[in-house]
Amino acid sequence: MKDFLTIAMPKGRIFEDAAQLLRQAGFQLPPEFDDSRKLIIEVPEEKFRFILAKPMDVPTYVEHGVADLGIAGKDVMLEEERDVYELLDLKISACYLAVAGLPESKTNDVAPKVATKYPHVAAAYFREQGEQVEIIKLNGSIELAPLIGLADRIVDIVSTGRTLKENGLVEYEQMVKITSRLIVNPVSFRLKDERINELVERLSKIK
Ligand SMILES: Nc1ncnc2c1ncn2[C@@H]1O[C@H](COP(=O)(O)OP(=O)(O)OP(=O)(O)O)[C@@H](O)[C@H]1O
Ligand SMILES: O=P(O)(O)OC[C@H]1O[C@H](OP(=O)(O)OP(=O)(O)O)[C@H](O)[C@@H]1O
Repeated sequence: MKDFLTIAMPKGRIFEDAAQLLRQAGFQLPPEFDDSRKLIIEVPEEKFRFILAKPMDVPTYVEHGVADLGIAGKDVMLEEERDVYELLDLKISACYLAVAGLPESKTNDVAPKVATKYPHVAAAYFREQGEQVEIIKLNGSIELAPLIGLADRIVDIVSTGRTLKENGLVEYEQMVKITSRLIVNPVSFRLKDERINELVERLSKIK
């Protein structure tokens, strides 16, 4: 077990892209990998142990060293600011963070309200712009906030733009481009450098 690499995989959107990438790199992952409710999946043939986590929690597992490596969106990395190294831009699950709201924002408030799942990223962004805002943390359905008067603006992920459009919202500013990253625990990187470098090399050769 000691020579296994433990990799924290994000459940949800990124999972499929990440699994495809690992297969393209030549790793043999069993069919169980794609269709299981198990949260720990061992692949002894490749000496991998995968743990399936909520996307926002991946850097936490890696920082604490219970996973050697993880796959996390840049959005999550910026929000969580965990003590991990970013090894590779996997260039999967691309999207971007944007400020959005109703077409005519009517607020004259001193501190407009901004609803978001990313309170730290949003606060840092508006601080840098020299604008005072009140951040309201939500966990989903962010686009609802301006529609029902909870917030004047939102900071959220945009991919196709469909959610904004169907809810009558417009993008004010694009903030940062997002792709998924391969991250590593600093101690694991020192102790398991050979295997980790081999993985990085195989993954970076794909593109
Ligand atoms: N359209 C998109 N909306 C949200 N995240 C996206 C999108 N496209 C790519 N991503 C990436 O996927 C990650 C989120 O995945 P997912 O939506 O499965 O998790 P989640 O937001 O935690 O969802 P939930 O809380 O509903 O489980 C983000 O961190 C981001 O990097
Ligand atoms: O530009 P689009 O392609 O429409 O994608 C963006 C939408 O997808 C995400 O929401 P998600 O589906 O994860 O639902 P949530 O509201 O529960 O976060 C994100 O928060 C946006 O609402």
